[in-house]
Amino acid sequence: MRRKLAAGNWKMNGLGTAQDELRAIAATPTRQTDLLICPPSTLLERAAIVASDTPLEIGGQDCHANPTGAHTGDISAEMLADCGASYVILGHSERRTDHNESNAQVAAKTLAAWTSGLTAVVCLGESLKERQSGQTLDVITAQLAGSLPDGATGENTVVAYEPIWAIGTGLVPEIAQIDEVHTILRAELVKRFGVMTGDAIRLLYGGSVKPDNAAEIFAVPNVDGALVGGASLKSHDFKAIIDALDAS
Ligand SMILES: O=C[C@H](O)COP(=O)(O)O
Repeated sequence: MRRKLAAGNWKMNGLGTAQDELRAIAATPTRQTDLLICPPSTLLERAAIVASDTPLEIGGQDCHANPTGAHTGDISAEMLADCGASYVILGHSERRTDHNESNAQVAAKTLAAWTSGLTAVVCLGESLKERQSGQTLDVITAQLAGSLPDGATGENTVVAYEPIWAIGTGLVPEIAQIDEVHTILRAELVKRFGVMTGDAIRLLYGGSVKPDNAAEIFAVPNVDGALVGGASLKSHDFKAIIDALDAS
């Protein structure tokens, strides 16, 4: 039985009220749901202090594929772990677009994350053009195959499906479209890693998840949680999403 995961990606936000919001999120009672917030790297250490002795886990938003070296501006998986992170988001579409990250680079970063004991939240999703031209399933299966190295398990890997056109737009795919993609992702994971492992890897949906659409999305059988952007910045909204997930 897979545990649920409510993951918040704060992106390049969080100055000011971060610690109060984190305290409120960390205090949310849950039955079957793990809680994760990925703040900007400058807030990681403070976030980890707030989260210590609570069920809240902290994660990074990216890492370099190498453990150390001359990589100005980058952060290694080992450094994230040293700050108290236990997860890292990899291959988010904003990284793939803003930094030209390829599937192969995401796979290399995923290996680095595993080596440092982090769970990788590997993101994939189609553009609006790809959706409209009927390429969604080809795109997401290619991203999954290329971004996940051999050795993925239910403990070291989470996969997040985030249609690019749904991120920050208020647009959400039809429930049948989410169901179709998550069913294919599950089948691909089982095919590649076997039934035990393929069934153990959690699949998140991300893209304009809000308190008012969360319950409907979480009713989809292979949706094990959400990767939430905007609505994770306000503990009131994120708690409502956590509640919907915990009740699903
Ligand atoms: O990583 C989170 C996603 O990009 C979703 O962002 P959003 O909830 O603001 O649409």
